[in-house]
Amino acid sequence: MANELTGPVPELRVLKPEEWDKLYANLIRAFGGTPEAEEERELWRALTEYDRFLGAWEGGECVASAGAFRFRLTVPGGASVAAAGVTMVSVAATHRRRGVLTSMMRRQLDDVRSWGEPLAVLTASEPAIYGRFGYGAATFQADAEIDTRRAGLSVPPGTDDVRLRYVDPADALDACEAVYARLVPGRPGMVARGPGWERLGVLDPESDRGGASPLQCVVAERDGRTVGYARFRVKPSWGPGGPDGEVLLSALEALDPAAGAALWRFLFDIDLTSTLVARGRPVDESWQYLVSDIRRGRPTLKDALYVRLVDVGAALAARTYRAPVDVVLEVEDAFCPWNAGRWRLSGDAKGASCERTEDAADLALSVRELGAAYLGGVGLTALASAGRVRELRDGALAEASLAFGSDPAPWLPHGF
Ligand SMILES: CC(=O)SCCNC(=O)CCNC(=O)[C@H](O)C(C)(C)COP(=O)(O)OP(=O)(O)OC[C@H]1O[C@@H](n2cnc3c(N)ncnc32)[C@H](O)[C@@H]1OP(=O)(O)O
Repeated sequence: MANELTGPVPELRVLKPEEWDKLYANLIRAFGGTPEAEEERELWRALTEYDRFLGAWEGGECVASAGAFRFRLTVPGGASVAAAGVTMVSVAATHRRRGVLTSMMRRQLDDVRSWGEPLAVLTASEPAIYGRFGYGAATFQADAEIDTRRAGLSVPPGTDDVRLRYVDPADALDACEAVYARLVPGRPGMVARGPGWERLGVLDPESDRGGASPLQCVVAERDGRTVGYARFRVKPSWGPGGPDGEVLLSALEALDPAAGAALWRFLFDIDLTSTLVARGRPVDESWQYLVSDIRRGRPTLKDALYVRLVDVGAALAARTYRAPVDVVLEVEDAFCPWNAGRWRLSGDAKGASCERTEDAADLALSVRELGAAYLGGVGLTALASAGRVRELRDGALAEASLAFGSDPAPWLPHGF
């Protein structure tokens, strides 16, 4: 029978450092079995927070895993909220569809609650997995393959005052990280990078290059200060019509419009290339408004960060609201029943409270929809149009949907 533990029940317990290799081997095999480069593997080992990682064991072998990094996530209004960054989820193919993931999600969400973290977040290998546990797709990302010879880029005043300089990606890490850190509070969905995480951006194993160059880095400077950076690879190609190389963008951050435009112009103009491939970018990123022909960018959208409200009251009170809102939410949460019931959310751009109430409900929705709407990137009105939010008082939906929205759009800069 599906989703029922049959045979021996694997023992689920907190990971010990000496067990990491076995857990990681199970994870890699669950993802197909191609080993990761040594430097990547060692980074993930270093980032593992053992007290927050679970392994399921049977006969001395690891058959399943789930971890939870200690993250701080930016929410609308700029607060940095404690969030469990769910990661390294795997169940051995020999043990799949027997409820092992369900038992790990049960334990993990109970743990996250006991740690007092109002949110759990993850990126999903497959979108169909996590909705049943209350996760909703809250941020989307744009992929683009920009025909840089035909997109028609024009830049704002001040762009020519920005100086660009090639640097070694590792040497410039601190300066780039300082730029990133300044941007984190300004965009919901960004994660403050704790010690060690900066190395993720400069991992450069040969096996990941796919015929492209080693990672290159250009910093943007004004008056001697670093105001932006881009990391990328170049993949040369020569066709019958001449050079036709690709620029593969890996990261780009800028503190102001001119710095951003200078970096985009640089990436568009690299000789012997005709395509800029940019994946996992913000859906409202400036390049779309710098070009005259956005269709030449062939943008596509993809789900990115999934959000689970572990403590509905604390999570909704931790963010601010774009317009005044005072609504009673009837929340359904079968997997974490402590959230179920009615909550009065009152807030505006300065702050909010969210308390239990016996008052009549204005909107009814499940915790999954609340997670999707939480960072302001998915409208409650849009969810209602799919029947996933029900309006019980006239006007409540428009009021709440406006209030929940975020500008800029939420964005998760990198996976974990
Ligand atoms: C945050 C991250 O790390 S994402 C990475 C997730 N890991 C992977 O994708 C690696 C490969 N896959 C796996 O390791 C496993 O198949 C997992 C973790 C996805 C699922 O583990 P299982 O132990 O098989 O899940 P479990 O038996 O608890 O299933 C619970 C329910 O989810 C459903 N389900 C599980 N996986 C999937 C899936 N990939 N797609 C759709 N439904 C799924 C099951 O059918 C079951 O439904 P039911 O309750 O209606 O019967």
